[in-house]
Amino acid sequence: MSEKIPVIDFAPFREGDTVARSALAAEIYRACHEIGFMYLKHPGIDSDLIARTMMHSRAFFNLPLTEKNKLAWSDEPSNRGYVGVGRERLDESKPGDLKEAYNIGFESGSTQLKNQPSLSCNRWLEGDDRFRDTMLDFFSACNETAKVICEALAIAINLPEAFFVNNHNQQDNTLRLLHYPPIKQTPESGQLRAGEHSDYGSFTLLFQDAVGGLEVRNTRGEWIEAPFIPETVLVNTGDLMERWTNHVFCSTKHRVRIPQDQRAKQSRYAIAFFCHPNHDTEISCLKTCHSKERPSLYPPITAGDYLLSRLKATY
Ligand SMILES: O=C(O)CCC(=O)C(=O)O
Ligand SMILES: [Fe+2]
Repeated sequence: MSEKIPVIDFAPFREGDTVARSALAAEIYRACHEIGFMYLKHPGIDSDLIARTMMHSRAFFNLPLTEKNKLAWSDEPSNRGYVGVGRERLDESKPGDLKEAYNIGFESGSTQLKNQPSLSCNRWLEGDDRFRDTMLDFFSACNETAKVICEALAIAINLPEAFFVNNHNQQDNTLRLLHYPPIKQTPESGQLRAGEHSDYGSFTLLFQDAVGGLEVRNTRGEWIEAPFIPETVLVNTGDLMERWTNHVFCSTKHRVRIPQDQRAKQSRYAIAFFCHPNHDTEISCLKTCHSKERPSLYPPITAGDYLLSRLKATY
């Protein structure tokens, strides 16, 4: 595994011809195969929209707990709403994470999503349309970028360009605001801002502030930093993508440490967009990812069942 997470300029893929797109897909292949993490420069998401979403995130987490708890996360199938500090354990063997979060998914309006009864409604702050509109604009911008990443990943492993796009077209994705509050008391033994974990779905887009603390584990078991790099989005391939591609793309463990300096007393903010396959997509080893020498490692499973089982283990 390389020691540094590569920074890849994504503009030639979004704007270029077939030759430019293949060259970029080859770079993306290397990153997803060797480290499972990459920074994409020019991801096609407006920086003002990112800044606006961050601003709304800060205001949201500043609300009194009683207000945030009115939107409390209630169940795994919906996976929407507010999650209080210590509620989630990304590392199941450790104390709860020192973070709070707020999730939204595809806005289904008054109509209910297929396979997901009334549970699948987003939980909004009453009377705050600007918060709602910004979150939905950001969800939609991430979804557009995710589509182009889906094309790159398909080309990278010699599948038809639309393969992943078609298997992600129901927008079963989760947009999550994250706040890691200032550390005021000595944490419990082994407690982190976010425990060691890998992400569950296809891939994640991560936007972080400059406070730092995110680390990625390399193949030698060493933790390397994944710092904030302006004008980029950090992208990592998740467990379902690893399973689908028979480990051609890897899902790498990462965590958010408590800084050892003054920054522990600062809030840290991040936004994650978890891109998931359609709930009813069957995740079985892709035809270009197995051979006699590389037999398939997992039985098929539907994406929805898999994600539900992972969420049940962390709450
Ligand atoms: O806050 C971060 O930088 C990373 C969060 C993360 O890895 C996650 O929520 O899955
Ligand atoms: Fe993660």
